[in-house]
Amino acid sequence: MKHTHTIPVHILSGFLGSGKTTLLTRALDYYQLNGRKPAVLMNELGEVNLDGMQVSAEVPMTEMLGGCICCTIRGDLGLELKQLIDEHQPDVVFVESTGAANPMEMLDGVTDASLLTRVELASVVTVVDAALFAEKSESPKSRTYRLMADQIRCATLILFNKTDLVPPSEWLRLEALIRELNPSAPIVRTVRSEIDFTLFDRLEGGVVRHHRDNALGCTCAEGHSHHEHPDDHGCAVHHAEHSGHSEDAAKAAHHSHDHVMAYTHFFTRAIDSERFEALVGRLPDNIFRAKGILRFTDTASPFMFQYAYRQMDFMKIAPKENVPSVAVFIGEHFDRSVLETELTALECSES
Ligand SMILES: Nc1nc2c(ncn2[C@@H]2O[C@H](COP(=O)(O)OP(=O)(O)OP(=O)(O)O)[C@@H](O)[C@H]2O)c(=O)[nH]1
Repeated sequence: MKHTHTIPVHILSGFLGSGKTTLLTRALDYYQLNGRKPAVLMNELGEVNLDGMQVSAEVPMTEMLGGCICCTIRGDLGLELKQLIDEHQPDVVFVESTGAANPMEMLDGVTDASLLTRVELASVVTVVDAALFAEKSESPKSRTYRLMADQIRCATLILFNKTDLVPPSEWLRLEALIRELNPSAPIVRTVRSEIDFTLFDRLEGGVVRHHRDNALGCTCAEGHSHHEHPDDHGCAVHHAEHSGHSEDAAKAAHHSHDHVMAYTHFFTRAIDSERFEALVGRLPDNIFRAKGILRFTDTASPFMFQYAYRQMDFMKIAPKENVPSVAVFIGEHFDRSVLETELTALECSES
């Protein structure tokens, strides 16, 4: 069946654990309550789509797992998006990528899709973890800060999230830093990504116009030139590629996050909750994100586990399907085998 109208696509960007899935689940509720049919394209670094489990089964979803959209599987994004739309005829699509992705590459994927089917990039919403941003802005040359900066630069709407973790006296200073990186996107202060979703309706006028007006010149959505981009801008990657230096572009695309890796551990039996918590409490700083579905020997129901920026959360869940007990750990250059040994040891009855 042919679409008769253009389908808006929202890209949800933001560093690992910043609050993208929290935003997505709220957005899906909003659209469904208003009688519109959303669909989701989700990309995760780990081998299991844990974020996807937070999305209701009636929302059509395409999963791209085990790699990052912006590099290893970027070529597929346009086609996956087209397939999702052809099959389910949604009114709106959300693309949630790994927090390690550079949004410019996703913009490319959506642009590819727009050549194949009637889609329009409506917005790039970047969720900023206020506490992490405060810490990383102290070392602006760090790879994490540079990636966060790229994500902020390419946004058409910025959620300054997790404001509950930063003293209000810091908010204005941090927002001014964000404003330096992105002079035009509205910045909305949020806790748990709670915003007025009528903003999304307004964004559905199209992202291209915004970028044309943006002093930083993220005109990439149209595939035009990027001469105005400073060298350290995320879009410089794009520029190199369009000028035919695809190898250089690929290397450049990796510059900001090739250090990020994931380890997925499947548990073969229930584990002790206190020993697991103690293990997570001892995780080195270079493992900064983890999530999972866990079954404990000392509790009746399974739990969804979240760990972001040293904060641990456990939420009772009642999984519909036979989901595995699994945890994904994401960080920089960490030793998988040490972690694997420690996690496997949890499966032995006594330490
Ligand atoms: N304190 C606090 N926690 C938050 C806030 N927003 C989200 N969280 C928590 O942070 C954790 C990560 O949130 P997610 O929405 O899964 O983050 P994400 O960006 O989707 O994470 P990745 O997909 O791994 O990149 C969860 O435990 C959330 O409950 C907030 O405003 N304040």
